[in-house]
Amino acid sequence: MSSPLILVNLKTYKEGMGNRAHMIAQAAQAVSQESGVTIGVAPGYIDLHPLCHHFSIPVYAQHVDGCEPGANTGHTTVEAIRAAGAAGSLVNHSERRLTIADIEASIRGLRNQKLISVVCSNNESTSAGAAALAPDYVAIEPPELIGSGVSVSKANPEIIKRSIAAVHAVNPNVRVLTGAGIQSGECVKIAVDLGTDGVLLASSVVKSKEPAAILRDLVSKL
Ligand SMILES: O=C[C@H](O)COP(=O)(O)O
Repeated sequence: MSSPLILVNLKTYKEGMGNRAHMIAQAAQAVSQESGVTIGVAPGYIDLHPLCHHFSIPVYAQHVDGCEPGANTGHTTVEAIRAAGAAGSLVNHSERRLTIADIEASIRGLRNQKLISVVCSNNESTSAGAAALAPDYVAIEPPELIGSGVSVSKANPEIIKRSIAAVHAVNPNVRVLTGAGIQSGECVKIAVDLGTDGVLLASSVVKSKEPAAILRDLVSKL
């Protein structure tokens, strides 16, 4: 198995934009270099290009539209995030749900531009459906645990196991992340031991006064 991915979604937290986005990316880069664990960040669009420019860690968009470049207004194309330097994009996050046609178009656009797709799902059925579209990753996040401070690894390990089985029954090449309430090295270790390829998290790092300390803890048991 390749190195687990720790992907930190900065969402639209005020603690995750501008100078704070730079500070978190700096911490992620330092901890990644110390530990050898891949740590990516997903900032808002305004911070996407600056972070890609200043840091060598993978930077993801939080959402991307599947439309072609051209006469669209208020959309963000795959070509635009690629030009900004993004490694890939979240798709269908619980806080940015899409239709299945939109999800397919975003995945296809990302694949065509050789960018990484991370499709979020809320249960094993939608995880299986997402896997049928052959993204790079499916990220299973029980919505009720997002931002709760209660870790999916501890509160609902069964949904992780069932989702991994559901995804791999459809497409064994799709890697699986899990998220919601992830906050410690123990949470990450449980998730990886259950068979995931890493975690998607936000509040524990973004809202911390010391993001580097949380990141060091997150990778400490890998
Ligand atoms: O994208 C990240 C997830 O929604 C998890 O958020 P959280 O770590 O704040 O629970």
